Amino acid sequence: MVTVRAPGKVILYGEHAVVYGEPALAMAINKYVYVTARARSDGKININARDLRLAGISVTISENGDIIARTDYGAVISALSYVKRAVELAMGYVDKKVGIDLEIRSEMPVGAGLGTSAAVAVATIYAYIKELGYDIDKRELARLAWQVEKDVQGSASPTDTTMATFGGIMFVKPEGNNAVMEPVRPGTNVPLIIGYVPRVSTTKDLVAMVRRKYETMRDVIEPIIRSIGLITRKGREALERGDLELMGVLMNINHGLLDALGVSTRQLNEMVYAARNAGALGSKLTGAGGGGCMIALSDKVEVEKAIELTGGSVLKAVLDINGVVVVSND
Ligand SMILES: Nc1ncnc2c1ncn2[C@@H]1O[C@H](COP(=O)(O)OP(=O)(O)O)[C@@H](O)[C@H]1O
Ligand SMILES: C[C@@](O)(CCOP(=O)(O)O)CC(=O)O
Ligand SMILES: [Mg+2]
Repeated sequence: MVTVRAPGKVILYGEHAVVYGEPALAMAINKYVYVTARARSDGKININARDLRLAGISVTISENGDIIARTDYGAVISALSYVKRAVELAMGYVDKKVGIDLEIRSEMPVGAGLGTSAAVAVATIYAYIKELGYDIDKRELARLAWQVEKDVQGSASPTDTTMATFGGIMFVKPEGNNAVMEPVRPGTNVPLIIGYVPRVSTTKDLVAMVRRKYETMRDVIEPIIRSIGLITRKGREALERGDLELMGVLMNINHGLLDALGVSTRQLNEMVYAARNAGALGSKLTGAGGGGCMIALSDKVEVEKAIELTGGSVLKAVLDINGVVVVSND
């Protein structure tokens, strides 16, 4: 039995634009998805995804090897699609279809912009491969997990899967089917407060919504996306110099552009403005938006209180430097 964990992340700059080839700057956080894998002799895949609160799921492998997740009503559960695709790709990697019990647990709110889908993909693939006694290079693991996100989301950047695999602070830029992944050495500690409100839409839907705007109004949307890319590059320089003030200003502009793309919400904007008014150097939504999480560049308790006063919850997290790791193997 193997248990692995993979971290979530916050995107400091560049979400959505990174789906269009611009870079993103992201930081892995010390909040984890844990996956425990135990090989089975009967070839069945049994998934216990506690955080999804779905009872009575039966998962079987069909004759052509597809994994089918069904409820008592017979419907395929889309919520399990990341796990399902991750298991398929892990089976492809080891070139064997061995049944498995998987138990998945998240320390983060699911579907809130902290990258649980990527952490689930990375941790599931890694746990499966390790349980069967194989190993995998981290670059290959990140590539397979990115494939999971692309297959489930329709289009996806390599940002979240890179962070869940490697940890740290990274500058990530998709180039076709490859990802440029550059570790960034910060010139200072980055004080972050995370605010959270529940989100209804999925990343898949939000990415598709931006895609529709891009396709119908390319001349309007394209400059916003390029501008976010520029902000990300400047944000990286500011971080390397330790210039927190400039980082904050750039976060604020980045948030305005994300709002312009239509991915912010009233509740997110309230948290973002409350944080700034309480003294944060900058604040923005993080992840796909539509609710979910925001970040404030601050370590002030006043900022935490201000976020809570708008109705948001505060999540405390610091940098994770390890990425995916095996927690126990016996
Ligand atoms: N603990 C979990 N168990 C199973 N699937 C999960 C778990 N956490 C996340 N997922 C999958 O990831 C999806 C959320 O991903 P997404 O909408 O990209 O948001 P985020 O990645 O920001 O959390 C869930 O709907 C589910 O399919
Ligand atoms: C919107 C996007 O840039 C980030 C999505 O992050 P999350 O799934 O909301 O944690 C999509 C992507 O990079 O694939
Ligand atoms: Mg996701």
